[in-house]
Amino acid sequence: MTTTAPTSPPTGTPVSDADPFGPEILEDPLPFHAALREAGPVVHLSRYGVYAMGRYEQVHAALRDWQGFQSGAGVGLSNFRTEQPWRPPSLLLEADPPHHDAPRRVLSTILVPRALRGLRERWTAAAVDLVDGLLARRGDVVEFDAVPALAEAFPLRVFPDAVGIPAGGRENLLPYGEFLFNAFGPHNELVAAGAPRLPELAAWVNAQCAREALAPDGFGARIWAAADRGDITPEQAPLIVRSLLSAGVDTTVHALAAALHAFATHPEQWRRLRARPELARVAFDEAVRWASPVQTFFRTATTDVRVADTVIPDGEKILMFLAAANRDPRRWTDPDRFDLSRDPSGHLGFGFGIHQCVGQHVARLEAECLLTALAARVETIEVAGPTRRHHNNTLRAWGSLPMRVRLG
Ligand code: HEM
Ligand SMILES: O=C(O)c1ccc(-n2ccnc2)cc1
Repeated sequence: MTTTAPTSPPTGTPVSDADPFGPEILEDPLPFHAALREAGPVVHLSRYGVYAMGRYEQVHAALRDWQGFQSGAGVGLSNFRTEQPWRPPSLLLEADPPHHDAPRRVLSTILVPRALRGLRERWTAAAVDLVDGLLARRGDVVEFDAVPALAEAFPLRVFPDAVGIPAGGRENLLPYGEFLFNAFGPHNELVAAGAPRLPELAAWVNAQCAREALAPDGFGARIWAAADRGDITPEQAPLIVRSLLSAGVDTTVHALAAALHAFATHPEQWRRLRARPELARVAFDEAVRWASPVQTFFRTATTDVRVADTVIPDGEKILMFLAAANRDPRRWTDPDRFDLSRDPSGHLGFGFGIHQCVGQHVARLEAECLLTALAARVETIEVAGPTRRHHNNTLRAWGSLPMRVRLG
């Protein structure tokens, strides 16, 4: 009996020949994710010469096994063993223990939920102010594009202040992150499009990481205080501030947009949130599972490592599809349903293991504040026109989300 290799409809390309960073799959990755899961525990993608995983079991195991699957050779397609990184590597994301340990400990302490307690009141007020400003004096039915009006506006209103960077130049944050997340993929046209502005963006970001640029009470100052205590070195401090500026905006912007789109296309779930606003946090995690704003990350094999029937040779790149794992029917009941009654814990949208997102509590607090402020004012939320995707090699993003809300 001849078995035909699973293909990624509609193009009909065999999974092993697909381009997961091409416009077709970036526009709608779900058919490719399904075909990848069906093709087996590990699939060699010939276009990039990497080993891809789409099932929850293998992605979870690779994230957990930091010794066998290292981050220190880069978490993008580029292999730092043979290629120059485009910037000095991250001391967290692109580092393995023991070098990873102290920077991680410093950021964990600064970003742990109890350390964010002091921000809840300020961020709640900022969310209410943003929502009120958007809805005021515009009648009972209001239309707007949720991407600029809410998903971008809210993180940019609260996060740079929390880090403590100066007011000027903050418009550089989104394009810098856009380039960064594209640069984890192949050097395709998305990377090429961002390259011309990179020198100025990188120079601005680096300048914000200097001790003297940072307000005395923000995350940045606390990183420098850790250097003063000797928990990290003064050379490491600016790079750890850079991590916050690299990671902290584009991720939450696109995660909030994903959550708003989820609610606008599932009115019954919006009604549940209105009835029980305390569901905001679990709703955000369900949106992160369902949409996976961070779609993929790479690892590099540190030995010849066996995964199911495949031996991945030392030095080879492994592409983990977090988004495919988050909708794996082997792990989730009715995985394609956005459902607030589900327990989304264990989703891989924030990763897993020693590199699991250290900013997840910041993201959750932002989402809780914004969704709660909206749920208090908005009775119904729906898509009001053609939506447009924004393509990025790593991020699942909306370019435009025309929204109609009815106040109540
Ligand atoms: C919803 C928004 C976010 C998502 C979906 C997300 C996702 C992720 C994922 C999947 C990882 C694991 C990377 C890996 O295993 O290689 C990660 C790590 C990380 N995230 Fe996030 N992230 C988000 C927001 C943030 C924010 C707001 C910050 C900073 C305030 C942040 C800072 C970091 C850092 C520093 C790491 C590296 C941790 C380490 O390597 O030890 N992230 N994130
Ligand atoms: O250290 C860095 O530059 C850096 C660290 C983390 C991320 N990231 C990815 C998803 N959440 C955060 C991006 C960049």
